[in-house]
Amino acid sequence: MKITKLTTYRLPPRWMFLKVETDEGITGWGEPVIEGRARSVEAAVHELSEYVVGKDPARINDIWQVLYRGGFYRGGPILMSAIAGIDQALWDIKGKALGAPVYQLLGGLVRDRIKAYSWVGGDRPAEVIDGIRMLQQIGFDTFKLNGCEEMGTIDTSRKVDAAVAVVAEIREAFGDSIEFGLDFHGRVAAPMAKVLIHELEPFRPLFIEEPVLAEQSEHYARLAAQTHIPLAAGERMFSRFDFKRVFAEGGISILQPDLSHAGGITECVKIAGMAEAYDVALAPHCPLGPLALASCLAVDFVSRNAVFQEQSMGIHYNQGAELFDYVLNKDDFKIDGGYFYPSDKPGLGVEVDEELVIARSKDAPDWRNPIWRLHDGTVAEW
Ligand SMILES: O=C(O)[C@H](O)[C@@H](O)[C@@H](O)[C@H](O)CO
Ligand SMILES: [Mg+2]
Repeated sequence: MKITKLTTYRLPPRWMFLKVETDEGITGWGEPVIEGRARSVEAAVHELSEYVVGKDPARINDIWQVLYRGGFYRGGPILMSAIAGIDQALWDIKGKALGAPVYQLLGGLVRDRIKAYSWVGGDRPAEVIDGIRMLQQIGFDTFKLNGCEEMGTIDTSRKVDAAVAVVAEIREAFGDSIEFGLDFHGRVAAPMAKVLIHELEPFRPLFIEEPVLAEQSEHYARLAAQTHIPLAAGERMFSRFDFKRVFAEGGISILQPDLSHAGGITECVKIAGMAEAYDVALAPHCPLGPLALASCLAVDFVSRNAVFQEQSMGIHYNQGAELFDYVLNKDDFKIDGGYFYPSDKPGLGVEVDEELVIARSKDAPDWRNPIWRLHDGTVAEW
């Protein structure tokens, strides 16, 4: 079999799908994207396609190594997201060619189901209580919300108290009948992370995510030393070589590689194994679409240290399209009692509504995250 063509479709709300065709009529799909930089990743996919068209799609490992090492420069969000989407599509092709789901090709199920969690509250946590109540109706008991609004390097007690008040209200309303992670979203600098984490400790959030920016990873161990709350990070690290420093320095209890940013299934399975060796949990990051989610689930179902799975249903970013809008076999992704169950469909198990993808790709927005500024006009981390 030979790869014949790569076609990209930028789509609402802020996603990109990649279709990889072969000379035997088997097609694979992937989801290469960096939110807000879709056109950059699209250009990278087409630049890398020179190394992919004409090749045997079965040789996923060799194609991955060529794409990673072949251009001298490597790593980073754009190239690793382009590689991720190509990799996902190659695993999809392999599964379809062999008539097996990707998790079977990776050694089979290590678990019967994986817990899902859902976002509540939007960019600035609001209506969190109502959001949780609504999602509880459909079986969710695990959630994530932004832990604070914009935060200065040194900020006020009022800002800290406002962040803590949201969390106190959740615990007041739900006790320990639910769990929730707090995503600091990289908004908090190390000095304020110490203060915020200390004030949040009594409310026992399930985890605190991106307590500081990935480029400040040396603070993870220091922050972990002051708290019992598990720290989580990984969405802005893009390969084993980024993560190995985090393992060496310590401090992260939950690793969150993004299957559409960190080199795809081939790379993230290896990252998952590294995490297990350090007794670190795996919780793949996934605020994206169905192919990204299916890739996460493939890794979850073969990784014993996977603990819960992010998914974007109802997330505040999904304006203009929802998680399964482009999926024909929606029922294969049902969330039952707050869990995902493995599908026995071959490959990634996503039957893409290609007609809708082609139609909606014509009005794909160039999504951008907002630029926030602090009270003194300096750029804030969003
Ligand atoms: O945890 C999450 O889902 C992420 O922090 C998410 O909010 C960001 O990755 C966002 O997609 C960037 O545009
Ligand atoms: Mg996050």
